[in-house]
Amino acid sequence: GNLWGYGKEDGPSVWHKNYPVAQGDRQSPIDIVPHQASHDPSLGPVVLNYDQCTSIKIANNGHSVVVEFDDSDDRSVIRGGPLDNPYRLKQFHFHWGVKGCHGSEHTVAGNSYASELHLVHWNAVKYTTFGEAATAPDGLAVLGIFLQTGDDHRWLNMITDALYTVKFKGSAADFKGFNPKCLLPSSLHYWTYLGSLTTPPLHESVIWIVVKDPITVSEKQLGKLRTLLFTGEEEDQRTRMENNFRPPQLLKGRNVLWSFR
Ligand SMILES: NS(=O)(=O)c1cccc(F)c1
Ligand SMILES: [Zn+2]
Repeated sequence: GNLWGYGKEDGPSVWHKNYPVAQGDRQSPIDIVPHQASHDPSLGPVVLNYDQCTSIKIANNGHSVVVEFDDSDDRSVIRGGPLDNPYRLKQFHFHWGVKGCHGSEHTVAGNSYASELHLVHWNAVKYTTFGEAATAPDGLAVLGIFLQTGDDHRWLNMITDALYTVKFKGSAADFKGFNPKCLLPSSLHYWTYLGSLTTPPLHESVIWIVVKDPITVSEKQLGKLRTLLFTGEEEDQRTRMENNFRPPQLLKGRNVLWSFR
């Protein structure tokens, strides 16, 4: 049985029963209200060194589709911006809805996007393992990228063309040589705030860096994400993977900073 999900019985509204931190003071995602954010001139640009980055595999973990990276050294890191150390790329995954206009986790002035890409990094300077970093207040840095619908995204096809290999929960396949830099918008202007994992265990360990400009993907490409299943091959109940997003949480006095002029 699954511990949690996105359905009526096991979805975000009941996660607090098994994960009380769901009602904590730095939960994610949030609604970003641009006019209430503060500009911090000391916030420099985020710098991504993904050149030598090596993806290893693509997997269906029953909640999303995840591309995992070799994080045994500092080849692929994010630095700068609000970060005091370089953070190592561990994996990226997506959240999406059931049709066009809903599916992102963060919202901007109450508006959702069709999907949201999360590039997950961990502080290997201060911590020894991802697991240890994932429970530390400055352990993780997640770069959030919004996806809007429009024309086909040339590079997203590399991912959507591989989804048939990971249709069922628990399936995985080789996925080498993919550099996620090709999934980023041209401008990396961002908002940043202190938050949490957006899925259980909801640890309050994430420095969020949410990029302002979306990338454009086609409805067809998003539709391929929705051919994935929450359920495993052995289960008789086939449930489409869709609406795997948590709604915005209370800000509880936090400050959202922005980097761009
Ligand atoms: N959705 S998320 O906050 O990026 C996230 C959830 C769980 C684990 C993880 F590494 C990242
Ligand atoms: Zn995520």
